[in-house]
Amino acid sequence: MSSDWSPGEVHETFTEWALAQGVIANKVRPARFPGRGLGMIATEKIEAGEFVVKIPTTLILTREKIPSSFRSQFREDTRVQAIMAAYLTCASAEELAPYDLWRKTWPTRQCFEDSLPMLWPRSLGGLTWPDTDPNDSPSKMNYLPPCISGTWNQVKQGRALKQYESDHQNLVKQQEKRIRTAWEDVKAAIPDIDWKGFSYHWLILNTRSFYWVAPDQEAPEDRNDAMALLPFADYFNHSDIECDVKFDESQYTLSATENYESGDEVYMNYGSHPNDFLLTEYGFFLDKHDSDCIYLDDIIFRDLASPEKQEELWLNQYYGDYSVTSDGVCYRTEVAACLVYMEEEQWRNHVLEGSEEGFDEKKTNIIIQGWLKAYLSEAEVTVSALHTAMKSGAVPEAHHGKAEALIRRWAQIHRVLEGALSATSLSD
Ligand SMILES: C[S@@+](CC[C@H](N)C(=O)[O-])C[C@H]1O[C@@H](n2cnc3c(N)ncnc32)[C@H](O)[C@@H]1O
Repeated sequence: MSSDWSPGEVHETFTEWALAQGVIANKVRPARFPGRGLGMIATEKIEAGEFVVKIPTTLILTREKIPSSFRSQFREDTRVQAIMAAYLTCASAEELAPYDLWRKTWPTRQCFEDSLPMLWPRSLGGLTWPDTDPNDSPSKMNYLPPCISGTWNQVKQGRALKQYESDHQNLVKQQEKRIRTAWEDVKAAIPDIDWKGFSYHWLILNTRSFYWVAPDQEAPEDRNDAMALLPFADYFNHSDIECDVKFDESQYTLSATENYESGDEVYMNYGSHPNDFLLTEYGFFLDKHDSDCIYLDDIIFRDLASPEKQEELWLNQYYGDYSVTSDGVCYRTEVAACLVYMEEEQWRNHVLEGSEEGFDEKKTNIIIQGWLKAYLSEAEVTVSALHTAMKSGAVPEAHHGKAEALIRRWAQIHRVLEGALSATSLSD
């Protein structure tokens, strides 16, 4: 391994310890990758299907490993992530000693402050936390992509009259709700718990945990409660590839789904997520992401504001989640565009029975293009404001890296919209 890739002494010592404890690393070792922190490097050729890491169950950190005297302090509905984060924050040095070498390999809180929008300065769209500097005031502009912030600069946001769940919109508010609820729950049990320590461990769990259900238990209703930390396996970075992870009562097995040459980075898949989600939850986004998408809900509900139209969408299960990729808009978006100009009955017949009465492809495409152009103009205005804020010092030098990341993300959004616009042709 060239010295550039060397993970450093802390990681080498931990790796030795992990292997001595029964972790099996098949042709992979931790290594440093520019821009991605630590990751796993192939030390030999690996074929798709070969296992790369096995972790004995005895080594993984689950809720069940936490002493019941600690767990019993919390209300019954307290989330697993909150209890585990509280334990890692409050347990004694003696209790945490078995995890010491492992914990030293984790990123610092500063890494999270640099990469996760929720911890960014308020001027860049960060939220207000117990330790936020009171002099840090929010900017008039919203620089975060709308799927992350749920707000817009140029677009007058439409109002959804129904409540619906969307996994990939309003991301920072959903994340805020999860961590604030966790914080309230742990404070109810441990009033003097430290925010910085707790939020750090909550984020460690958020960015490094794996799906896990104990052999004698049923899968919980919410899959977020089926979480465990896996030493060594948490070195894998994410890529948009197939995923092959399995567990049983004795071990957790991670296998390669691609062929790798010696020196390649070996990846796992954290789930099929658009880039705005990866940025919000994990603090990075992919340069190349074939299934990246953005959403038009806020723009579409502006044009479908009436209760009657929204009721039609709701009853026919076309309410919200209007996605756009660089290949074009989804079918739900096309259907929503038809409802802008079609009478409700005609629309219903069109959607349910394929009737062409009242349907006009050209009109549909003009409406969709209008929505895409509104988003494009949002991207242009925001990027220009970001450049101005960097030049004027409104975004201080120390945060230019974050602003530049946002400019790169907005450029991707721009490309998605341009692609979708050319896919939505206006033939005569
Ligand atoms: C499970 S950890 C992976 C190990 C981590 N890179 C480290 O240095 O400890 C997940 C974190 O790794 C980083 N990461 C994962 N995949 C990445 C990628 N494709 N590009 C950049 N960073 C990535 C993000 O900071 C993410 O929150």
